[in-house]
Amino acid sequence: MNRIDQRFAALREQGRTALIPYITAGDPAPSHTVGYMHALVEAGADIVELGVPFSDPLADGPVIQKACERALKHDTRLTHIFDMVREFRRRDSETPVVLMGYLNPIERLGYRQFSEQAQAAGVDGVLVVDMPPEEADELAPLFKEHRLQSIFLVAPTTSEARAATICAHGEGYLYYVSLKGVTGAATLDVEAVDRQLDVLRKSTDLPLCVGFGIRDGASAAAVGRVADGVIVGSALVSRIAEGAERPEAVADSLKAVLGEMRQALDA
Ligand SMILES: O=P(O)(O)OC[C@@H](O)[C@@H](O)c1c[nH]c2ccccc12
Repeated sequence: MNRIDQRFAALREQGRTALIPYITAGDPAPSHTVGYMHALVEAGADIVELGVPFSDPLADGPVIQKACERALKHDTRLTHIFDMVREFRRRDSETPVVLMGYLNPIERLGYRQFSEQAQAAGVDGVLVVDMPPEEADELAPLFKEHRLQSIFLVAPTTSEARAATICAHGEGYLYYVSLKGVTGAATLDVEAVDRQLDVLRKSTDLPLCVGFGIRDGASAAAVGRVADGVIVGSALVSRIAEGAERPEAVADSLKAVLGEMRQALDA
């Protein structure tokens, strides 16, 4: 079994909700990323989503846009990101790592190269924001061949028929976007999310994880009551932004934010 399925099987057995933090690789500089990943795991992360910085991140709000800018200033590319995952794996062979990003950098590296290097580095899953399953004919078989799970997004605007198609192609977990808009938004309607998840459960047994707008223990716990996992990005990335002058202090700040969510979820 791969690391992602293994992790969800263990969580299900324990009756716990997955906590999935997102950070952008190379933010504020490449040398900090692996330390932040370990800090997130220490604070209770079940899976780490590592963002591949991109110059035109259309689904992202200002917080993650700026994170991409900081990372790209240091020329953080996929080859460096694979080095980071490889370094992370020296101390952590269990926590699943999902690369998350846009198609363009993968295209530039080449689909096969990307798949080979991601597998060799110890990546477990890939979420390509701008590649729905209907357009994954070329990439999906390469991901399969290299044991990379394809994780897909479902949004509130996704029709029931399309959601069923996405569920049929998805692996690992399904990422349900809690709201219409970009990452880092402030409004979260848990009842609406609950209703949508009920619909999705009719077409899939995949764990349903929810992201967008989760910022603290209270919002994590509220979503955690209806979902199999919660995903948090901007609330962490804004801590990295605040600490850009003193990146050494950021790890503790990340631990505090994520630790509060872990406690709230497990309470
Ligand atoms: O930032 P938020 O609101 O906590 O949402 C998680 C999100 O940042 C992360 O999963 C993510 C980062 N970039 C994305 C692009 C599309 C979908 C999701 C993402």
